[in-house]
Amino acid sequence: MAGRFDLQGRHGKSRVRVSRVWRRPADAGGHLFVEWSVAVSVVSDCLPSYTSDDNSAIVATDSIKNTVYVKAKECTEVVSMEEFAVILGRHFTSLYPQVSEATVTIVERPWERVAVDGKPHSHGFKLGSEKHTTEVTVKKSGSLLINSGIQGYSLLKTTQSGFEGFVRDRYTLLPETRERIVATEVTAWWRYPFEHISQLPSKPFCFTQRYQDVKKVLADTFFGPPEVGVYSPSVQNTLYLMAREVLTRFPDIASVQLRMPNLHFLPVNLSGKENPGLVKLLMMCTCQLMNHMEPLKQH
Ligand SMILES: O=c1[nH]c(=O)c2[nH]c(=O)[nH]c2[nH]1
Repeated sequence: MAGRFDLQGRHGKSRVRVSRVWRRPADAGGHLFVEWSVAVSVVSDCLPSYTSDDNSAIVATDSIKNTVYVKAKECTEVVSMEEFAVILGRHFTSLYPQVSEATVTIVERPWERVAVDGKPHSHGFKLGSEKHTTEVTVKKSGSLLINSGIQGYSLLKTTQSGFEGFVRDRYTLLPETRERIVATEVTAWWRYPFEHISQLPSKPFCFTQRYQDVKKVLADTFFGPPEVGVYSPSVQNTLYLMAREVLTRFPDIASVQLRMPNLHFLPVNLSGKENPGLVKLLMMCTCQLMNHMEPLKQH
């Protein structure tokens, strides 16, 4: 007897490198420039291509790549990565009857405007460090999932951190301390509450601005006030306070997930020598927080 299988096909293209410049006059803020690495994957009813030699329903991944370029060119108005991902997702799910769902992932290369003699340059950019990311899933029905995030956000403070009161047993070597360096590389993901295309705000909701806002809240909570800082009893507690602050400040963020490896700087016992050196080790902390608030209503 022939076997029966549930089969779902998904295919797509990743690492499509696209950049876009919007040439505004210098007195209107100067040129805007983005470089994106785009990945598109579609759920597509082209099962005969898996089970036989019939490719008639396949949207070629090469065409998917070209679509990214065409759609970027068509964006004559400035768009955020999230908006661009929605444009692509809607395109694939509406143009092709066999495509029921599209997931678009974008990572932005952090080109930042330079300042010359303290003045923002109209068309000069330099590469920064942390990266803005997004993952958008659009279904044919119009249902939507928008996650955005940050990768590689390295933060360090030289005091106002300690670690005490943890499990002490025969495996414990770490001394307790109220004075240490704390450093981490934050990876954050947050979900926007828009669950259908129709809920997307009509006047452009500035996802790019919200990314900058979240980044600032994460850093401000990590560091505390500039003069005195804020004491951190553990990476776990600081991570929780950072996530909680994001949800408290931004009701349009439904949930947030943080990953913060502890980049240890531990004093080395150089037995008798002065100036203890420092070694770097790695520890991982993660947590996920949900905003238990009603989804945003459209006005
Ligand atoms: O803030 C910390 N949390 C830990 O769980 C931990 N574990 C460790 O060795 N050092 C630290 N520091």
